[in-house]
Amino acid sequence: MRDSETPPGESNDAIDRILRAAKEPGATMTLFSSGRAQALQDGASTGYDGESDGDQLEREARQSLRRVESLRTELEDVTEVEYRKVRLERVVLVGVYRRNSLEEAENSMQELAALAETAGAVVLDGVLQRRPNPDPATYLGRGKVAELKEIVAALEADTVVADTELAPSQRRALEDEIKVKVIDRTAVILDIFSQHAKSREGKAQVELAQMEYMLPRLRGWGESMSRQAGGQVGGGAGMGSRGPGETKIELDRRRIRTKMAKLRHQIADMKDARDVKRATRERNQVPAVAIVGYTNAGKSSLLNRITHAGVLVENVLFATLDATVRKASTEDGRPYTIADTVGFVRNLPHQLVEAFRSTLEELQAADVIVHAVDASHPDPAAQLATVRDVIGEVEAHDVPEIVVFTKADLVDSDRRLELQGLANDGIFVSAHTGEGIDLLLARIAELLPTPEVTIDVLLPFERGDLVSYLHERGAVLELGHEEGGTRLKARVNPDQLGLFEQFTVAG
Ligand SMILES: Nc1nc2c(ncn2[C@@H]2O[C@H](COP(=O)(O)OP(=O)(O)OP(=O)(O)O)[C@@H](O)[C@H]2O)c(=O)[nH]1
Ligand SMILES: [Mg+2]
Repeated sequence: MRDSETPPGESNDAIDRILRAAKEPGATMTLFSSGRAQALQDGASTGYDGESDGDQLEREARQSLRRVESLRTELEDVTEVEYRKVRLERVVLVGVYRRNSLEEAENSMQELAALAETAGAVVLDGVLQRRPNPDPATYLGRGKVAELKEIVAALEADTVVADTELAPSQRRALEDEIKVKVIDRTAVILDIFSQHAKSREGKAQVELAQMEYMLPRLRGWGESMSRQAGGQVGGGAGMGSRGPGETKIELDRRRIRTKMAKLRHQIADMKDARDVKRATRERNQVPAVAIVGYTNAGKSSLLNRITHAGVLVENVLFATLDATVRKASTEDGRPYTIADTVGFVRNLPHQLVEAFRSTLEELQAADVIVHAVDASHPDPAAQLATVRDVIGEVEAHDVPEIVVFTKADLVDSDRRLELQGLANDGIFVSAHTGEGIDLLLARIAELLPTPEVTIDVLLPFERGDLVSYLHERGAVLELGHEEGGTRLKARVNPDQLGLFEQFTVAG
């Protein structure tokens, strides 16, 4: 039995870890966490028969796994990784692509590499197999699984990350063959989110998403954990060196469901509080701008440039998970709010779309969406499409959108022409050089609702409150001090007129 070969380690009960993470402030669930990989076992016993691949693929495509170039993590990254206090797994990435979609698959792998690094892993290599469809049993074809096993052994990798969401059975079958931990894209994204979530609501949402992801995989986790921990699962007497029994799994399931129900309650309460806040904002008629875009597109940098907000900017994915709202105002003095939002990514795990729906619901209430697209990204069209999908999903497609191509300082004029093809009224901006920022602000001002009525009032000095009201919610055009008080010309919404009627200067 494999159990006897595995060195005993700390208890690896994933369920306990997650449930514990909920209580320990700052603690995060680590899907990556369980120590070094077990010893690799003899390669001869995998039963690989070179002809059993079965699919009608072209010969060369069948013969080799494709390497994705330039995926290796440089050693300098180690300090960054240590600083972030995360795991140092050595990972190999794997993906499957169809005919004519190699480029897309490679971009997706590059992104997976960035995700894995953000989560704290060191990427050793990436391999792609061409197949019409992933193998339902093992994701890669059986023959390729054996090759992957050799690559993993040669590189001394301890984790394989698949660029997909693996079915629980696929993950288990792969682990059985390759003998190292196998995780998928969804798990990596969930892990990053759990590391980066700061607010109570954000944390609760991520935790809920993690549990939802775990629930159907419980048996699989239990089994591989029992193997890795040398049968210490559960830590309880009587469980011995066997895997967790049905009872243990049932118990775990129940504990997770209970915890999930509790989290849903908490989240609902927090959402109520947020709705109240938003309703107040709406009542005050302060228009709202939301910056959305792909992760790492430069949203926070843009917000900082516009409002000096001091939001964390980092060259990692999902640096921002909690919306930051700041005040700004148009040239002609109309105030508005501007919010940074969580970034998007292709194949955002559905558990997270659901979890973050409430956060993204803010978009519906926005008056203008500033859609940031990284001009220097290899595939801006896919970014644009992914983000628009999500905008559609939260039913915010009616909100006027301004496309901005960010990081304009990094691109040449050819590239600009290309990008213009994607959105011909897109604005090129650079948070670094300041290019295009004024243009963007002018466009925002154009799209924001303008208070419609101009008033000319003389407000007695004791009505300082009305003066501030106009500054905050109207657009002050002229202001002067006269004997009887403060003379103001301002634009307001028609329904604010009543407040000022008695002070109107006959004209
Ligand atoms: N050259 C250049 N780099 C930029 C510019 N704007 C942002 N960046 C860089 O792009 C990276 C990501 O910037 P952020 O502002 O954190 O991006 P974000 O969209 O908020 O990212 P997440 O919150 O992780 O989704 C950082 O390394 C920035 O320094 C720019 O105008 N020019
Ligand atoms: Mg950000």
